[in-house]
Amino acid sequence: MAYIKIFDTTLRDGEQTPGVTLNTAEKVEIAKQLARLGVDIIEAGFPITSTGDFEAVSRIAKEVSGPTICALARTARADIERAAQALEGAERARIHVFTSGSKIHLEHMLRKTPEEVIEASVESVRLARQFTGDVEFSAQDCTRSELAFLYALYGAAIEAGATVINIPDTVGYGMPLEYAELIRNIRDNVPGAKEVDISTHCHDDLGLAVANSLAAIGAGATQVECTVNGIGERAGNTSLEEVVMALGTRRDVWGHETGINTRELYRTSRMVAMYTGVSVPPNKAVVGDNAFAHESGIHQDGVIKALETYEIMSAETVGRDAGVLVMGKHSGRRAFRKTLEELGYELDDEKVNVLFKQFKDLCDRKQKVTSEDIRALIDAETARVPQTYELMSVQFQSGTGMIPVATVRLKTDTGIYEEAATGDGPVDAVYRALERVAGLPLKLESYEIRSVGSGKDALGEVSIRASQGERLVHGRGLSTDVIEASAQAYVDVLNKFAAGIGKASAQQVATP
Ligand SMILES: CC(=O)SCCNC(=O)CCNC(=O)[C@H](O)C(C)(C)COP(=O)(O)OP(=O)(O)OC[C@H]1O[C@@H](n2cnc3c(N)ncnc32)[C@H](O)[C@@H]1OP(=O)(O)O
Ligand SMILES: CC(C)C(=O)C(=O)O
Ligand SMILES: [Mg+2]
Repeated sequence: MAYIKIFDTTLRDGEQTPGVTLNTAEKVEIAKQLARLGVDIIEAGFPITSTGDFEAVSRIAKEVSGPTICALARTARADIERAAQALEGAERARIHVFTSGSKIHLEHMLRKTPEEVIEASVESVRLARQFTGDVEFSAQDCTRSELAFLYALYGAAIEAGATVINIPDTVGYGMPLEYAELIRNIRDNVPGAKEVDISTHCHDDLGLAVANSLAAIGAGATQVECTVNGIGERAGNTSLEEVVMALGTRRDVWGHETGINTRELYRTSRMVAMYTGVSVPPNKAVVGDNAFAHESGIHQDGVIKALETYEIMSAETVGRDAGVLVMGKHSGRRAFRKTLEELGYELDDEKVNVLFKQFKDLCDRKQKVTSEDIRALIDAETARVPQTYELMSVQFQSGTGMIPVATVRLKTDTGIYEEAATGDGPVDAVYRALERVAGLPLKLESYEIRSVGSGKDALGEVSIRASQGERLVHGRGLSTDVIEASAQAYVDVLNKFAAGIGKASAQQVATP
């Protein structure tokens, strides 16, 4: 079993995410949270880049204790001296010197010969060692570099004093088996490589950053470079939470441990998302909203019976709530019943079945069904009277410059009846048509509509009071379609009159 060092580069490579700039205060807060999380090394920045970056590294070096604080530098004297200056006061300081390893980079970007690159690297590592005993050396683009050159370059860097050699897959080009082979080759063929830490630094251009990092660990790497939420240049870096949870959850496969307090993972993810403004996709492993949520009935039934049926790691271990049930069109009765219980309702099987059917119908019409919607369904159902009249359909036509016309269809014990009517507006037309079909003249005393929840697919709740002679009745309808909700409220009134429900209206009582 080996101890795998977690090298967090959220504040350096993570901040290279297009559009992201963190201020010093935010960086210090994130660094403190990374220390609580238990990372081994914080790459706090690239001090030569700007005064702001220098200040952030400098404050983190002085204010954050626990992890080693690292600063990045090119193979250039000014970069290394600036990095060393920024790291003054750190409990433990590391300078990370980088060059490039591939022909593409050497010819087009650095415009240096391989010999010049080796010479600059050796000089730089030696210079960095004058400031700290902890020097990391990287050659960008290792996965597109010639092995012989990498052996020579890394061998020279170790000889010059590098204590960690990092093998970046800068452009996310490597495949897991290939990258593992590269790590193994470097370990076996570079003089001194077995005496230093070998580090992985992967990018996610092909979605393989975590897989490649794990493959490298399998091949002997002892440090993983990663970022919270996997943010970083282009498609991002290896995601810290994913690689840590893969190592922890499948310790049977890897057999390694890290110093990460996984209970801080979720909080760290939220903080980084908030400060960077880069939101976490809902389906993101470990920290996404849906990572521990269950929507479909079979899964919900399973997790209610035993969480491990569909959860491979416990949500609490990453600082989240376990077994969140999301009620939607794929949910089943067991989860629905559990939700009703959590909302405080104890209903018999018959009521649950009726409500479950209404809930499913609602799911077909509404993107997200909330607890408020379920409460509204229950309220409507518990107040329901025997259904003498059943609203089968309501159709209407209205628009600028035309007279609204509605057609309604009602079912009773004796058959199905349809009527049409015009009105002052669509609701008036629907009510006139219902009055005709029911043959029961009603006086509408009041009409109110309110939205249950928010959003354009929110449920509309219509509440009316209607009288007939001395009797006054209250009716209620609920639907994503407000005209349908209005019709339901009217039919509710009809059913209450049919059931003999209703009280004398205030007006009538006042009459001598
Ligand atoms: C893979 C990575 O993530 S690498 C880190 C990327 N991060 C950043 O670039 C941080 C933000 N960068 C910056 O603020 C600027 O680019 C600075 C301050 C670093 C340099 O700025 P400038 O001096 O204006 O140079 P510019 O950015 O135009 O070009 C980069 C120069 O660095 C050189 N360079 C690139 N990598 C290295 C290296 N590892 N060692 C030495 N020189 C290097 C390039 O060849 C180029 O040199 P040239 O100007 O002589 O052609
Ligand atoms: C600076 C280096 C390590 C880097 O970020 C990369 O190669 O991707
Ligand atoms: Mg990188």
